[in-house]
Amino acid sequence: MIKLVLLRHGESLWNKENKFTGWTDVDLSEKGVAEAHEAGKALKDAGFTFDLAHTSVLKRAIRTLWITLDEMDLMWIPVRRSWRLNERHYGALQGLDKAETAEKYGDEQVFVWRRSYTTPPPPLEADDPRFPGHDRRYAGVPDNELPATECLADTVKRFLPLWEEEIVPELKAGRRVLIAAHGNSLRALVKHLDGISDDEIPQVNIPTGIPLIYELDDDLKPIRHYYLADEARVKAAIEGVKKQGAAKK
Ligand SMILES: O=C(O)[C@@H](CO)OP(=O)(O)O
Repeated sequence: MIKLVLLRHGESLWNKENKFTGWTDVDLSEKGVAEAHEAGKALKDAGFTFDLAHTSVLKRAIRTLWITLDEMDLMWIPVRRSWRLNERHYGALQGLDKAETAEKYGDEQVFVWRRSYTTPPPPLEADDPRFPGHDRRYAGVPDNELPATECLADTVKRFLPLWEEEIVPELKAGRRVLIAAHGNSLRALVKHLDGISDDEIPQVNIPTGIPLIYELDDDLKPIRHYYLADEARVKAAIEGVKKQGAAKK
């Protein structure tokens, strides 16, 4: 049986402040650092080990991976960073408060922007300094692939080449893989793995800092998946993510 471990980064400073983040490169909060330590310890205690890891080019995921690998005494394993695992680009919403945005545009509209599969948030203007084309780390990305906003379908599309060309062959060769990424880039992966429909994916939320274990057959079809934490904690954390997009009553 093949095991694949997915880990959303620990709480970031903008998760804490309830701001749309996307490709903004914010660091972990103190709680996020603690969550990453806890994730590493839980994986170690449960007997997991890894041959290699994948992450994004954003420091909240990279630092989560560092801390997790440090806890597991695995800082030496190969790590591949790719923009294809970045958070979904949140367009012009990046930096706005989620609850205030819901007060202004309504909970329903914010739900569409956060979770609809095919409707992207409003795009960044081409001359916006936050456009990824102005950032050296994206110099190798073809211009027509640099997003000014993304819906989840766009994130799936840009994630899949990394999955098909690198991660699938690694898993099939028996390598034990850890992927440290983001709420929505992991939703893209989970949608693909579990064959979740476009209508159902809006209901899926992934909490910060809790390892999500997938057991796969030889064709990489999921046998089962579970979070490495007690059920009550997972449930509360998922509810917390859902509520972030609601206006304060
Ligand atoms: O702001 C973001 O980039 C993401 C993840 O933190 O938020 P949401 O869960 O609202 O899609």
